[in-house]
Amino acid sequence: MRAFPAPCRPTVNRQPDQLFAQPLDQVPDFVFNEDVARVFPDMIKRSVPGYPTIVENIGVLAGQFAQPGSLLYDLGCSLGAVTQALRRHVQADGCRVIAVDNSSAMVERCREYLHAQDAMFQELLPVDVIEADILAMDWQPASLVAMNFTLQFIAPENRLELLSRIRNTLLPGGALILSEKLRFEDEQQHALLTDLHIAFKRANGYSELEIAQKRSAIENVMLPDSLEQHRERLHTAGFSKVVPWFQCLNFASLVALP
Ligand SMILES: C[S@@+](CC[C@H](N)C(=O)[O-])C[C@H]1O[C@@H](n2cnc3c(N)ncnc32)[C@H](O)[C@@H]1O
Ligand SMILES: O=C(O)C(=O)C[C@]1(C(=O)O)C=C[C@@H](O)C=C1
Repeated sequence: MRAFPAPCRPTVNRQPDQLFAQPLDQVPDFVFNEDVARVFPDMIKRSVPGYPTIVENIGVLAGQFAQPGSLLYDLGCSLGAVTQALRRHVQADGCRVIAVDNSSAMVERCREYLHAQDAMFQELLPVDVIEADILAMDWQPASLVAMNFTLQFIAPENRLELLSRIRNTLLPGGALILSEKLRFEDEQQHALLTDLHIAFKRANGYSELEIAQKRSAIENVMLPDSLEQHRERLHTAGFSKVVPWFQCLNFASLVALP
């Protein structure tokens, strides 16, 4: 792997996630603030089984759907991991990535990571990193929309309208790639995959305290749906075909075609 030339090293350091390591009197609701942004690469890799595979392959899949001269959206881009994968894999001429997040801490660091990528490689797709609420955006026609673990943080009552807007913004032949933590309608299956996910976190060095405090932090702000709910809602939003392309434990990614 090529090293960063010294002047281009991003000022963001790869810090370990210890946000929930000490006992908290009251666990506050999870927010994507500066503390989370600082440790996010470590946190998401140790929390989401298959995350690096999903991110890289979103780039590969996008390469099949991206159309010359079109826009590609990365919604809830955080630090821009998906945007970077789009820039590694999409070859179509004249594409532009619009990366959107409503956390100023994420957006600021995302810009730094993308500048570092710009400094390492030539002829990367241009990117606009926009600080905005994806529920209140003006949409332009796009050939690819990626939402990697973002819909689960949108209030359930707003999810259908957001997906309908995405459907209407997609060009014929385009696609939505949607990754989410899943809930399971079968109680036993839900309990098993939840336990296995906890084992995954333990194996990645999280203590029982960290696992329990993170669970209370996210339980009111991250509300996963089942695969059946996703399918039904995507069809209601006007998607004609919904194809799961990846699942590891209780985390999955789907391709939805307009
Ligand atoms: C789990 S992270 C996404 C991870 C990222 N896509 C990746 O692959 O690394 C969810 C992101 O969605 C953003 N987000 C949540 N609600 C949002 C909204 N209404 N508008 C824009 N961004 C939102 C959060 O700030 C956070 O950065
Ligand atoms: O489900 C969990 O326990 C998680 O930590 C998952 C999850 C996610 O899916 O986005 C939650 C918050 C952080 O963004 C990183 C990972």
